[in-house]
Parts: sequence; C-alpha cells; structure tokens
Amino acid sequence: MTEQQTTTETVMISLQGLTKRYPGQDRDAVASLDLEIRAGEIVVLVGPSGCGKTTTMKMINRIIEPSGGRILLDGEDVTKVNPDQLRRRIGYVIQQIGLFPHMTIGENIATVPKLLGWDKARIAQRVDELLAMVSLDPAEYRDRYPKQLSGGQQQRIGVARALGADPDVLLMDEPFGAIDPITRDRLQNELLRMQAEMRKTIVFVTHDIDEAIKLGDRIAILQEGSRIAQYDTPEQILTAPANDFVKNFIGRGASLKRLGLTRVSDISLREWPTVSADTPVEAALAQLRAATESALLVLDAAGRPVRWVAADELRDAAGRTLVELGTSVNHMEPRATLSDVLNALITSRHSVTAVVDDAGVYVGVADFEQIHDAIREMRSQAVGEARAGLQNEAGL
Ligand SMILES: Nc1ncnc2c1ncn2[C@@H]1O[C@H](COP(=O)(O)OP(=O)(O)OP(=O)(O)O)[C@@H](O)[C@H]1O
Repeated sequence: MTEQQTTTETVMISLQGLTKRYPGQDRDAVASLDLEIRAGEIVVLVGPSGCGKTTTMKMINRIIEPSGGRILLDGEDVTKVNPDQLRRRIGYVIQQIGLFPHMTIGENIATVPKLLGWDKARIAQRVDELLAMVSLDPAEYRDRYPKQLSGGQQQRIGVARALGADPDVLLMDEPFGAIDPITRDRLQNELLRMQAEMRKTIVFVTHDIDEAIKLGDRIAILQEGSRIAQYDTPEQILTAPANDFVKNFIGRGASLKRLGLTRVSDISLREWPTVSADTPVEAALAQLRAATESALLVLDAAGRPVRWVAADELRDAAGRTLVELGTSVNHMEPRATLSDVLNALITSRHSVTAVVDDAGVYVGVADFEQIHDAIREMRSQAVGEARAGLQNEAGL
C-alpha cells in the first residue's frame, strides 16, 4: 500500500475506548477497545468463545448500550443518537436469520425500505434486484414464505434484507455458523462476489479462523475483554503472528492455511477435455479414448459443467444421454480458495476440480499441480521474507 492511499482512506467506524460491563459483573465484557475500520473493508472479529465479539458488534448498532467510550460512524459520533435511526443505516445479519415467518420473502426484504417510506415501485424493484444479487430468481422466490426455503437460501434472504436500504455498513454475526460446510463455502464465495461490487464496510464475527482468513481484508484476533491480540491482514497474521496467543489461535498448519489466501481466479488453470451434453455416448467414448485424461467433463448448452464421465461409465451405455451417466461435478467458483480446491481434490475421483466464472460457465480445471505450485511459491516467499528480516536485524 502506498502512503498516499493510506492518507486518503476514510475510516468508516471508529471505536474509541469502547467498554461494556454487564450489570452485576465484576469484569468488563469489552474493556476499552480502540479499533478503526476502513470504508469498504471486511473486518473479521475472531476469538475464543466469550471473548466479547458479539458484545462488541452489538454495541456498533447499539443493540447493546456501551458503558463507556465512543462510536464514530463516518466521522459522526453516534454514541447517543436515536438507536432506531442508527439501525436503518446499518444492515445486520445474524445466525438465526430472524426472518418474519408470516411475511413473504419479498415483504421480508422490503422491511427497512418500507420503514423509510419508499414508494411501492421503488421497493418492488429493490426486492428483485436484491434477490438476483443473492442468486435467487425473483419470480420464483419473492412470494414464497421463509419455511419454503432451505437453510442456505434463508441465510441469503437474511443478507438481502440487511442490504434493503443500501446501508454503508453491514454487521454479520456468525451468519454462516449453522450451515453445512459446502453451502457455507458457497455463501462465503457469494459474499465475496457481492462485496467486489458493493464495497460495503463489513464487520464479520466468527469463531472460525479459516473463515476469517478467507473473508477478511483485515482480522482482529481478540482475547478476553475484546483485547486486541493482533489487528492485521490475514497474510501478516499467518506469516508474522504477534504473540503466542495468536500463534495458538491459528493453531498448527499456519502454512497450510495460507492456501486460504489464494483464490482460484488468481492461478492459471489447466485445460481438460470437455464434451457437450447432447453428444452421443459412442462419440464421447471415442473422444475419451483419444485423450490422455481419465474422464470427460460434460458441459450443458450454456457451457456449465454438469457431469464427469469416465470410460467404464460410457461402455454399454448406448442410447443413454451423458447427463444420466458418470458423477456430479462439485465445481469451484472464482472466489473459492486453494484450500477449498484441496478439500475437493481429496474426495474427487479424477483428482481434478472444475472451475467456473461468475456466470457458472466452465473456464478450466485445478489439480494437485496447482496446489504444489502455490506451496512452492509460498516457500520461496517465506525464505525471501526471512532473509529480509535477518538483513534488517543485522542493519544491512
Ligand atoms: N447479558 C449478559 N449479562 C452478563 N454477562 C454477559 C451477557 N452477555 C454476555 N455476557 C458475558 O460477556 C462476555 C462476552 O460475551 P460475548 O457474547 O460478547 O462473547 P463472544 O465472544 O461473542 O462469545 P461466543 O463466541 O461464545 O458467542 C462473556 O463472558 C459473557 O458471559
């Protein structure tokens, strides 16, 4: 980062000596926390259970009233302003979603715009825009009720609702905590895709250091009382943990965790033989026999990966279609990390994973070779950094 960039960056949220002591307690749950959060960044608060993450976050939108200190929002002291008005400027997403069960998805998303008195046409347009943004077809979902949606879909609606009135700030309290790992990865990728366009200031609470590494522009590792053990970029936290607490919190495998810093969109992908879904089985088999790979990747008419088909699955399958054969594709979106790729590779029959673009169209494959290259690069970087460190110490 250049110096000029540093000086022009705006601080969106500034916590100054922020303190909370719950009634009847002899210790502060949050003890004089100073933290600056820059506009357009995702800052992840991570730390052990009970360290004060949720209390800190809930003081930002004053669901919990601070016992001391100040909160500045875009330079304005909001410690004493009307909390209802404050909450309209700050989106809030929680784990249990809190969708209103008797309201349709559209009405749920429209909650804050309605409170703000937007007209009907503008609200309807905004609802559809937000549904599309969280990858749900507006025509199909706007009139459904929350119970007619899966957990992952409900969580997406939670995010859409929080973005209703286009707030500058989004608070997310373990939003993906109760979701299965595959859907969780997908929701994380979607959040990153949306954030690339929205550039909101996001404060995200999690227990999970891997989630923090994947999502955070900056991570605050907190100790009891929301004391900051380290506030830094994920790269710095993994390569230069500030103290033993941070080291222990990252746990073993810090090098492996660095795979979580590289996105599939940042690496060069390999090519793989593909076949369109309407190709006859015999023709596909002939194509596979002429190839050196163990399977073909079947693409639908829009170029999206649908199946892997291997030779044994194509033999004796005359008259059937390719989409009925083979195995399903667990594809990687552009913001998936090499850590996600590694996980997928371990369980993949063909030791390869298909990568798609934002529209879901196939762009190439990643395999162990790419992981290997990334690890080699990390090693040479680490050696370079260690050398530079030694030279600094020696005053060279
Ligand atoms: N309403 C309350 N009354 C008294 N003490 C509370 C209350 N809410 C939280 N605490 C205490 O404040 C401390 C911080 O709690 P907080 O929920 O902020 O932690 P956390 O880091 O979010 O934890 P977790 O990861 O388990 O959700 C804990 O010691 C907790 O027991």
